[in-house]
Amino acid sequence: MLDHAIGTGIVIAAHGRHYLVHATVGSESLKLQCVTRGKKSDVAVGDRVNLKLTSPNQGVIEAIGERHSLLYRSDQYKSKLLAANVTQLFIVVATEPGFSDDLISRALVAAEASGVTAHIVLNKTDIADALPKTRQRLQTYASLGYPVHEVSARAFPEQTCATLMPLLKSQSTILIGQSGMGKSSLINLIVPDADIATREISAALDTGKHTTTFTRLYEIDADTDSPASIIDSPGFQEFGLYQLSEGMLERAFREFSPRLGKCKFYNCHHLNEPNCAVLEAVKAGEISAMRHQLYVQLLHESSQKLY
Ligand SMILES: Nc1nc2c(ncn2[C@@H]2O[C@H](COP(=O)(O)OP(=O)(O)OP(=O)(O)O)[C@@H](O)[C@H]2O)c(=O)[nH]1
Ligand SMILES: [Zn+2]
Repeated sequence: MLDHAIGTGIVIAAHGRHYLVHATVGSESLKLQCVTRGKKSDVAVGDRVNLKLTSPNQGVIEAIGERHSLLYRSDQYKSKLLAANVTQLFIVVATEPGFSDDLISRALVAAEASGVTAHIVLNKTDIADALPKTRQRLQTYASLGYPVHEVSARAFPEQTCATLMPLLKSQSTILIGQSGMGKSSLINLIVPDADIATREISAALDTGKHTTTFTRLYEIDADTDSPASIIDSPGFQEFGLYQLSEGMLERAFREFSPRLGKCKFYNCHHLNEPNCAVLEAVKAGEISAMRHQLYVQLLHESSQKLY
């Protein structure tokens, strides 16, 4: 049929160097298994691509469209693309089990560095015993201006949808969270046929049992004038940000910004310099010591980068 026809599409899943692309070829809408030319593997979920059909359900990605944003994480040796073109990042936490402040702040830093808006979603508010303590812990982020939305996927599904749906409208949102926070429960509420879509993707990319280890994009309200998308990324423990330079780091901690340029040394690292405006704010309790410690850690990591 459309052999060698040219089309455009959006990458909806990535597994190794295999991608599933929701493509438009002529007037047809198709899901295509795609590869890139050569050894390139710099395609991310959310990328808009140009492609060429090689069989009725397969294609080759020819070009990646300009990206409005790119989220990635990295360790000492390499970086890993998380998603392209997202407009906002939702960090899912819960009253129980406990969440990691380190992971929240790393996600916030990644969002700031890519120009993506960040929100926190507090799930499982029905676990009333743990709620006051959790709210208090999240106050650190709320006071920095990050919105915190309280929901309960299991106990109050309708209210949860009523809270989240307006926020998702016309946006491309990536959900990240540690295992057990209820991210899958939230996705299933927002995208009622998520399970079917996941099985389809799994079959197409032949991921076998590893259904939860790949990032995938769900299109919502696709046929309306305000299409949106939700990206589910697999839970991860590590969120390395070795790629961020010192300048990017100090700007990614938004509470540092009123102090930048006010240190004694113009090239202050805010580590242990005298008359450092950032350190003085930490001492005065205006910047949380926990956040400053993470800044120190991230600065250390970025100096270890080997690639
Ligand atoms: N009490 C309560 N439990 C919830 C709520 N939402 C999800 N859970 C439960 O929390 C557990 C984890 O939920 P999942 O949706 O599987 O969490 P996840 O974050 O996707 O975790 P992984 O699948 O491990 O990545 C399940 O037992 C859910 O039933 C909630 O609002 N309240
Ligand atoms: Zn300083």
